[in-house]
Amino acid sequence: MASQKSQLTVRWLVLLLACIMMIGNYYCYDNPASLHNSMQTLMPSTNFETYYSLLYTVYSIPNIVLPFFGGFFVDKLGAPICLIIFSSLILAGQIVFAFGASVESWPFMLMGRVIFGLGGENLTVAQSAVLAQWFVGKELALAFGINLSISRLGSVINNYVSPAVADDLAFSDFNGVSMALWVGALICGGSLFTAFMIVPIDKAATKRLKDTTKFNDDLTSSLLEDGEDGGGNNRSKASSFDGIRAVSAERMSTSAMLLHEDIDEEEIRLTDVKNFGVIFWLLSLSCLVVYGCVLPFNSFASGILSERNYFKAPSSSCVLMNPGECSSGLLAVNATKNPARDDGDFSEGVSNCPGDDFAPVFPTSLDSVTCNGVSGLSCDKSSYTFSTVTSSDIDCDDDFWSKGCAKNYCDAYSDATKTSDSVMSIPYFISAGLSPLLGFLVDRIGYRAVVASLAPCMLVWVHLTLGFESGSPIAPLIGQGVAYSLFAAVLWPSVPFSVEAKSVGTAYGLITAIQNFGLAVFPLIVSQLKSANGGLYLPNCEVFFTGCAAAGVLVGALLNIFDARRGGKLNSIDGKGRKEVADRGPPTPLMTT
Ligand SMILES: C[C@H](NC(=O)[C@@H](N)CCCCN)C(=O)O
Repeated sequence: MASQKSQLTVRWLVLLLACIMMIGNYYCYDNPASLHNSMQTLMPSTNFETYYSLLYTVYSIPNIVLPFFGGFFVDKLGAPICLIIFSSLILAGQIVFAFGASVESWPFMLMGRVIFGLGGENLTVAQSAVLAQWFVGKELALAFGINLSISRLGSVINNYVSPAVADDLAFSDFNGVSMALWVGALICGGSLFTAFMIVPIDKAATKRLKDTTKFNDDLTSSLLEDGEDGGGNNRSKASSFDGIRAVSAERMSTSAMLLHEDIDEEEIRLTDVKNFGVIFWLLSLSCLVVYGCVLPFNSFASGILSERNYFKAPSSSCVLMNPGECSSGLLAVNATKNPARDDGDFSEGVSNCPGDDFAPVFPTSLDSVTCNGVSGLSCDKSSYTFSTVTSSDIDCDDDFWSKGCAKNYCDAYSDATKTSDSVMSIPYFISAGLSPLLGFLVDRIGYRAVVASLAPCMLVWVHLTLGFESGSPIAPLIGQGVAYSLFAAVLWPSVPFSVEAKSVGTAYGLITAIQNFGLAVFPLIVSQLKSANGGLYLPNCEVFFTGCAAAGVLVGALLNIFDARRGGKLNSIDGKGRKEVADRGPPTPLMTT
């Protein structure tokens, strides 16, 4: 049945709907990354980075196990019904997450991310299984590419829309962050609606194909019975039968017959996993380490780019003329009278520090500074006293800081956040543009295993550059986008070539579960590395990402070796490989005479 769906024109509508359905998932998955700085301002805490990492970790922890069962249920219950269940979960999760942000509660926000995660990853599994049913052979990677492209548009739109909503759309009872998350919930509602549209289309196609198959079966068996009657009619009956066989064979494309047997009647068991071969396990390992330096990197990209390029720490020699007074704003004694200069040299002609792209210097201590009576200020507290001011004390949502005492710092922080958020979109922007083209090429030239080892090579360069050089981040981020797009273009369409057709859902579930092990653990490692390095991401976190990419190169090399030994399926154009073609011989006819 699966193979025959790939012959129906309506598959393109299914693809379009499946892609639109994923926008909500991708938009909301990356909400925390794009709202990182706004959340830090809304809910300042010394544990902020840990809570922030947990938003990704709790999404992934249940998914270390669940997609495996999700994939199994996809194989058992059918992918379309699973689309509705999982889309409902992402909507419910996003609602709880947005509610949590509205009441500024970490426990609710984390609970929302758990529920969202239960739906999000399983939805990816169900959707991959739908695509593998409707698209085969020379259209499979193209379908995955188009899908990833539109999904990633969701990530890119989120990077622009969410910070803008958070900045500009705060109402009295709804802070900006929660407004941005409620917009996400609206988009998830749209995804659920789209999932509901796919189900009847899939059902109608399944029924139509079942009817056609039954009609063909009835016709051929009645002709066979007639043919067995003997007598002079045999020759003409036989030629009618040949005709039917030819028409039927034409209906199933050659690649469909080779790659996708009808799986409806075959029993599917979780224990089928033990039959998954080395190629599947290498693909899974590659997915773990290579995605480990793509998705977690994106979660921290805003902070990494701020620290590296747009909000660099000023040198310790750069100090305020009056370190115990406000640096800029309505409460500064006189902004021009409290400049920052290197080494405390305030003589005429010494230039200001720290300069463009650096965080402005803020007061080192404050003694009972009050907003009382200053027009244009509505401060959170009546007076502010700090023996030592640290960056986490500066709450730019409070007028005291943003308008009164560290205006230059808050303005520069807001500008740096906007720049980091748009620059960090580069990889996903590239993925949105390149994925369909790469999918089309992979379907035509193969070399899946080769590409799966070249992409992490590029990632090694990207993360070494980000970790150890200080120039513009544009070139490495373009590299990250190209490498990620190449890798995704070959990884996901390779899965159906590594297992039997009946286990494709289970295989997608398992590889997603393994991927989520990395997505759960890696953000925690990154935040620990940051804490251990005095709150700085660089270079340690980038060393970690480089290590993941290097492991990807190694696994990629093994993938090529084992693929070559097993007939070169992954590197072949059609995913059949030398050995399988030889084994299977010509396409199996529907019946033998
Ligand atoms: C296609 C691939 N998908 C995944 O990696 C998912 N397991 C995670 C998607 C995150 C949004 N829910 C990709 O995005 O490259």
